[in-house]
Amino acid sequence: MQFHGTAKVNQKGHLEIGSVDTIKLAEEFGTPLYVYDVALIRERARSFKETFETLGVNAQVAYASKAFSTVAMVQLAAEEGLSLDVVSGGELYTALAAGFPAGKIHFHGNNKSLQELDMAIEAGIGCVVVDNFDELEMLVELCSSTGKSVNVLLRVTPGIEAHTHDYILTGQEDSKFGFGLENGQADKALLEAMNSGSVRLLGLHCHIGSQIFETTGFLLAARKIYAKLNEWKKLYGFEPKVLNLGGGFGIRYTEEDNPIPASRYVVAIIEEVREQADQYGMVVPEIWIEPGRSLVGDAGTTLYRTGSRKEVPDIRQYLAVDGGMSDNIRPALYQAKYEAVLAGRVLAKPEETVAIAGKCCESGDMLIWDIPLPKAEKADILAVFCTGAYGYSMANNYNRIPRPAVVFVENGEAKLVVKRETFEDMVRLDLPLKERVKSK
Ligand SMILES: Cc1ncc(COP(=O)(O)O)c(C=O)c1O
Ligand SMILES: N[C@@H](CCCC[NH3+])C(=O)O
Repeated sequence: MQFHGTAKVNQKGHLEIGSVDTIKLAEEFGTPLYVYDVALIRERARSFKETFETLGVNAQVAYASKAFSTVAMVQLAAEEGLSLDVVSGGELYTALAAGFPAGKIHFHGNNKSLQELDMAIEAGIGCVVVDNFDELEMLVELCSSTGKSVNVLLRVTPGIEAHTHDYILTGQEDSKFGFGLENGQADKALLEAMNSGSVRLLGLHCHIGSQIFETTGFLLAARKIYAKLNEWKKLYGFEPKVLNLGGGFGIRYTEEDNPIPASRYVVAIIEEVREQADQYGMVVPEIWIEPGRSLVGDAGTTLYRTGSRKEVPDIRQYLAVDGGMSDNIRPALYQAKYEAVLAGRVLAKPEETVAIAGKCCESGDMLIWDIPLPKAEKADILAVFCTGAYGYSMANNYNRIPRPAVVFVENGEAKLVVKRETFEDMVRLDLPLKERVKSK
């Protein structure tokens, strides 16, 4: 088992993260519990930034907050000098509530509402990544009616199939995102933005997908974009100030995954952009990237308490935990795989193979199929690794299960950053059909 970040086994044989015993965390904060290794997030952020600095490229590393958005996380991103990618009014609100500098926020989304765009312009955000013609029209109208202007990038779809799960592909031509680069849409959008007289066109954006292990797709996207930029330079004298090549850098969930270090994607992208810009006699633009998973994915661990068992004779042993698809929908949605240990007996020898079941009323609510573990007692603590990205952010209240708390650990200290939801929260927004009749 390969641990991530500061995770290690302490003298008691317990899993420790950020020099804090996870068994103690489970006792103090309850389970399920998301635990984040803050030092690892800082290390990842610094590595991206240092790579750009070493390469001497003007850059922005924007944390894709859809991976895990909370006030504390956004503040941590600000502390590390990151920019921020938000994708909805809710994520934008979170960023502003956290005091994140508005000028470093980039606003994404394929169906931004007028209210969301208004909120973004009012806040003075750094840039809107325009996804489609309706949005461009709304923005131009908003700018004219308010007398304000806004920086924009045009999101283009380069027609590339990255090698990843179908549901997290975004660069293929048949996608709900962006202007097609090769079907004339991007050309039309460019002219509309350039001639709008209101929005300030900074450049282009492209995101080909998520959990990608190769640099090939990014390089291909850069080449396709530059071929188009060359046309635009000749036809309209347009050269981008900014090129945003998105996120999507893959991480190691299990031993089946072999990611390259995140810095290698950056080096490869920069080499390609420099070559392309040189070939067409253009200035290398500012390069922006938007990592989400690769900043927070392996920094998150979920602690569960084990519960009931069911044996299907000669077939399988089910071991249920006190969470499931309500706090981690990724196995059900993408057949995602995870590794786990019993946090109180990490070094004990595996004695049985069990299937870790969630507590939701769905047969597909399985967190891990068939993992070898030491014999789990009732109420043992199971730690599932690499749940930091798209775990809490995709959590839900299916079966009216309250969402878990979130704790940040660093240098021996644990800080609660999101409170656990309660049963009262489950009915907080409900309105009665009739006033409650007191039971006798
Ligand atoms: C536009 C955009 N940028 C950035 C990201 C972050 O991706 P990841 O978490 O894989 O780095 C996503 C999600 O795939 C995205 O849609
Ligand atoms: N939610 C996805 C990735 C999101 C992609 C966002 N464009 C995952 O868990 O892998």
